[in-house]
Formats: sequence, C-alpha cells, structure tokens
Amino acid sequence: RRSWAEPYKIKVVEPLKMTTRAEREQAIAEAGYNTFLLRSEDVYIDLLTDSGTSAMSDRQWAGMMVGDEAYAGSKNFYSLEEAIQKYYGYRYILPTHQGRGAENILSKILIKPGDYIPGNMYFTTTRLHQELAGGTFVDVIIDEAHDPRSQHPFKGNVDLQKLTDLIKRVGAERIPYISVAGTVNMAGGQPISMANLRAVYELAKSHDIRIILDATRAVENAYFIQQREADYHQQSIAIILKEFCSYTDGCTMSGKKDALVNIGGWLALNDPDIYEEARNMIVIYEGLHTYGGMAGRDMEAMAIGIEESVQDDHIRARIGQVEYLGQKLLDWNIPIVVPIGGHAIYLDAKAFLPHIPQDQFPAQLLAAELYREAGIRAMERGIVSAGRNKDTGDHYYPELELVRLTIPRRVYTQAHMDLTAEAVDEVYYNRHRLRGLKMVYEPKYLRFFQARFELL
Ligand SMILES: CC1=C(O)/C(=C\N=C(/C)C(=O)O)C(COP(=O)(O)O)=CN1
Repeated sequence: RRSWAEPYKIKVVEPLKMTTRAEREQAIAEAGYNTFLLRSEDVYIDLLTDSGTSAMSDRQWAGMMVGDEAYAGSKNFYSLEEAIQKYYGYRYILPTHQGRGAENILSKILIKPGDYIPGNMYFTTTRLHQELAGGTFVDVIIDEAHDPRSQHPFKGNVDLQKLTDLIKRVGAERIPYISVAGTVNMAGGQPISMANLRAVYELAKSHDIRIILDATRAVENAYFIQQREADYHQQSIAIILKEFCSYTDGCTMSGKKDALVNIGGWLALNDPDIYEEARNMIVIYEGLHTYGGMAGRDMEAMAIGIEESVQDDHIRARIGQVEYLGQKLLDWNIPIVVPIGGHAIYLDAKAFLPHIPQDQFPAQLLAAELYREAGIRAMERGIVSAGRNKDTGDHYYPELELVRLTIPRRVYTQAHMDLTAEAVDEVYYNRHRLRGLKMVYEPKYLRFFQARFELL
C-alpha cells in the first residue's frame, strides 16, 4: 500500500528555538508544572491544543487582505454567513469571537435555573456556561465512552435509555435542549454515529425537545461516519456534514478547530424567535450581529477555512497524521485511548502511572514530564480539568485520567510525530521513577488553565 502524504506543500515556516533539558527543567518548575503556564517560545512541539493553532492557507491569508472593517454590514460577514449556510445548513448565523462566546449566549437564552441539560460527556467551558445559567449538566453518553480500552467505533453515542430516563425523571419542560458534541473531546475525540444522532433527534422531537450541536469538530466526526458507517462509505464529507447538522436545531461552533482559523466562532439557529433574542444578546457580549467580536478579515479567513475543511483530501490527511502517531504508540504497547480519535492522541495516565493516585494528579505530572523530556507540550485532561462538583465541593474523579497530545492542523511534519512517539516511549520506559504532585494554587473557575503544582 503506498503511504499517504499531505495534499499541500509548505510556503512559510516559523523557526523554532531548541532548548536544553536544564532550560526545560527550569521552565516547567517556574510554570508550576502546568503546561498552560509555559511560554510558547520555550516549547518545541506544541501539542497543547488544536484550538486556534492551525496553519492557514495562502488563500486564507489572501482573504485577510480583503477585510471589510466597516462597523456594520461588513461584506466578510455575508461570505461567512453563506459558507455556514452552505456547509452546515442552518438558517440564521451569528458570529462570535470563539466557541465560548456562542456557549455563553445560548446558555443565557435557553437555560433557566433548575433546568437539566443532557449531553454526551461534558466539555469544560460548555458545562460551565450551562451551570452559570443555573442548569445542571447530565452525562448521557454510552458507558463505553468512559473506558479507555473499549474499541467501540462510536464512543460519542448517546445512551437513549439514559436520555429517556432523565426525561421521565425531570420532565421535558425542564430540558431546554440536548447538548450533543461530535466529536467528543473529553472522551478522546470520539465520534457519534449518524444513526445514533438520528435516533436522538427522533426521541427529542417526540418530546418536543431541541437538540443543539457543538459543531467544533463535526467535520472530523463526518470523516469517522464516512469510514465506519456502511451507508456513508461512498458519500463526500460535505454531504455527510450537512445531513449530520440537519438532525439538530442549531449549533455552537469554535472555528478555531475544524474551520482552520486562529480566532472565530459562531452560533447558528433555525428558530427565528431564539435567533431574534440571540442577535440582541450578541450586541451586549460580542459586538454587532455582523461581526461578533471578529475583525472583517477574520470572518473572511473563516469563510475560506470552512470551504477547505470539508475537502476529503484535507480531512483524510489531517486524521491520517493523528492515526500515524497513535499507531506508533500502540505498536510500542503504550497505553492510549482507543479507537484513535480525530484531533489528538490521549495517553491513559492511569495505566501509564498506576503507582500515582488520582488525587496526586498523574496526568498533570505526565504532561509536565513530557515537556521536560523533549520540549513537547501536551494538556492534562483528567481530575484537574474535571474541576470540583458544584454541590459537594470535592474533586470530580473522572474515569478518564488522560494526557492529550493534540495535533494542530497542517503544522507539524511526520518527523515531529516520530520524535513525539520516541519521547513518549522514553518517559514510559522510565515511568516508575515518576512521582505525584500537590496543587499549591487553585483558581475558582476552569482551574486547569492556571493552577500551579509542586512535586511531592
Ligand atoms: C468541543 C469544544 C471544545 O473543544 C472547545 C474548546 N476547546 C479547546 C480550547 C481545546 O483545547 O480542546 C470549545 C470552546 O471553544 P473556544 O475555545 O471558546 O473557541 C467548545 N467545544
């Protein structure tokens, strides 16, 4: 089988500073063993996040030059609106500065105190905005999603029985919408199948409940549907994406992922009344309804990025690179979440460091160690990210204690992936020497972004 290669060539590069182990040991200690607090210039391979870290194409950069920076009615808004309507299929489009902007407005409009929002596993900012609006997130994802070794091809699926039980328990009128993500970030970038989403849609409609999609990585989800769902093997990514969105009433979107831009997002809706209210909220929190916290040039770059993101060759190469890294680690028996996800490889820190108890933050330690070893920046996706239960005040203790190696789009080469695999293997070989951390500073919200730790 011929090996694959990217459907693009490199035109611009960013030279990277190479660091020594001594420099990295000092940097990670100063950063309180929190990779979020490292300086980017001290990072060699930045796998912290795929959010806002993609490389734009020459056409997107060209689009930046035709930014219409009019305060109202920018022509770039209309090209963005057209791209979203064409590829995602929603009627009303509201630009926001990024995903959180859309989550904030949607939660404020749809959620009343005491409401319940069922969803396929939590996401940090999504759940926080739901809670800040007085809602309670209820996880209705299938059990397999919480098992890093389960090979279920669609771990993002909703457990229809869990959803039905919640509707019976609290009543449909206490459920403002079902929050469906595709793919599911915290489960390991795992997709929901078209069949399951269609079933959720039919169940929701039978109770007159809305579904709102978190479309942040819906193009990656479409790829897994094409690869793993028999009915879709011959369908293009663009066709699959549009059908996928048709089973939802709207979406929040972080354009910083699939849509290949460094900033941007949107709230899309089909209901004119909700749109009316959201359009009014946009001017309070994001700016005018025709720019939503973005410059005109950003909207143009995102409109072009949407078009590029749904090309079959692009998404095949993008996910192919993640699969390349994941398969190397699997071949070396290093514990990672399977099946390999769409945007990242997730190291299973519980299996990697069984001698470190969860309340000594094994994933946090493993991410810090990977940086120390090779200047690779990863992200903790375990007990620190899970935060505290708003009722009990105790940590959430998630089944999944993971370190996310998140692959930016069109940025790194296969050589960077090879080096990453070798560095992980090195840390794995010496894992028994590692010990836990204690948290010495804990912020009130989304603590993982700014918490500080010390070695025990
Ligand atoms: C599934 C999902 C996300 O992954 C997400 C942000 N994710 C980040 C920053 C990440 O590193 O995964 C957000 C928030 O988007 P924002 O980072 O505000 O543009 C919403 N949904």
